[in-house]
Amino acid sequence: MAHKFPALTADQKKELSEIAQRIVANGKGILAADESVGTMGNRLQRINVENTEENRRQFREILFTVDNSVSQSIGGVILFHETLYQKDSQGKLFRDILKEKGIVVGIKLDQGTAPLAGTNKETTIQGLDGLSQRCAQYKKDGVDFGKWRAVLRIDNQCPSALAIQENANALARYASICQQNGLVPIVEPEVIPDGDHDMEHCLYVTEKVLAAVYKALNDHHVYLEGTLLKPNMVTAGHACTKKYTPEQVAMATVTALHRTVPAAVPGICFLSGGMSEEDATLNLNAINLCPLPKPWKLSFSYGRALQASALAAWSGKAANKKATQEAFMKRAVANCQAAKGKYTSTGSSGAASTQSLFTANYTY
Ligand SMILES: O=P(O)(O)OC[C@@]1(O)O[C@H](CO)[C@@H](O)[C@@H]1O
Repeated sequence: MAHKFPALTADQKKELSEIAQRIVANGKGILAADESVGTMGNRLQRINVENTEENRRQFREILFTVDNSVSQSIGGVILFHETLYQKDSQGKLFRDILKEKGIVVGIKLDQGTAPLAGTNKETTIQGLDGLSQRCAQYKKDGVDFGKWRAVLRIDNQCPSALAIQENANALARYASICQQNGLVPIVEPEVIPDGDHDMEHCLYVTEKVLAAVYKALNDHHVYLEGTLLKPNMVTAGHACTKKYTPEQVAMATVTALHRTVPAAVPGICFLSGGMSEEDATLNLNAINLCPLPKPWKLSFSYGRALQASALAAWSGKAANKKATQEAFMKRAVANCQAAKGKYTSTGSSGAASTQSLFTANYTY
């Protein structure tokens, strides 16, 4: 099998691998602020704030205008389409504010789930049609990475071979299209935590899913050095009665990754999947201390686990800006320390940071 049709030039590869490495350099991770309008509505409802474009803009302005030192902890921010074109109250585009801080701008590219007929309510992800044109436009508009989230569920007959295969292939096709347009693809095959399965079963499923994803990425000639993986940690299902320590979660998670993710991948940025802010940080710290070979940067791409206490502090009031920024910065710094295996809990975390952020049957 000769390699006659190279997918990318040397310059394209260099650009992609440099972007990926910048995002996860020195313990940095990603703020996933890419909640769709509906998902943001759920978050705002919890704090009794109306889901208007202006309220979404105001909260994000507070996050993005935090002190410049945030760029020591946050290497990239994922935005939703609406946010990419929004401005702060002085009229400055959010994306310019982030770039001036040295933060890489990313965009959510998937367009939600669609049912896979003949399965136990499994799904695939939409958004491949017209994706190349969207990526080209986003690149012109200052975006350097994309995100595509596939959802796999653990249940009776789930995930099926069809769901694993179909979602792996869609992720690989998306990754290939991103790279052709100069965007680093974040590959996110999330095994969601709904269910009463134990951690050992999650380990089995996560390995199967990741193995299929890396086979598909290889089949599609995706340049691994110019990608980032965004997986679930290996945990028990939310309704499982058996509890596991961060060290046990870390051992299972790194075992799954070690068996399936090539060393060419520069960084693995976990999603928080409904864990409390503090659990997400403690687990990440334990993962970085796990005594197994770890050839990749192991960092975070948290949505809920970076924003929950900030949202609670804000509560829709401009007067709470300082407290909101402090709450956000605290989680950003804590997760950066955890990405280096240097986090020690102060025990002074507020109620919001230890509260579970899990929602059953969560739709994004
Ligand atoms: O699990 P978390 O850390 O809250 O969010 C992970 C995530 O992929 O899911 C959300 C919904 O798509 C996104 O905002 C975010 O990027």
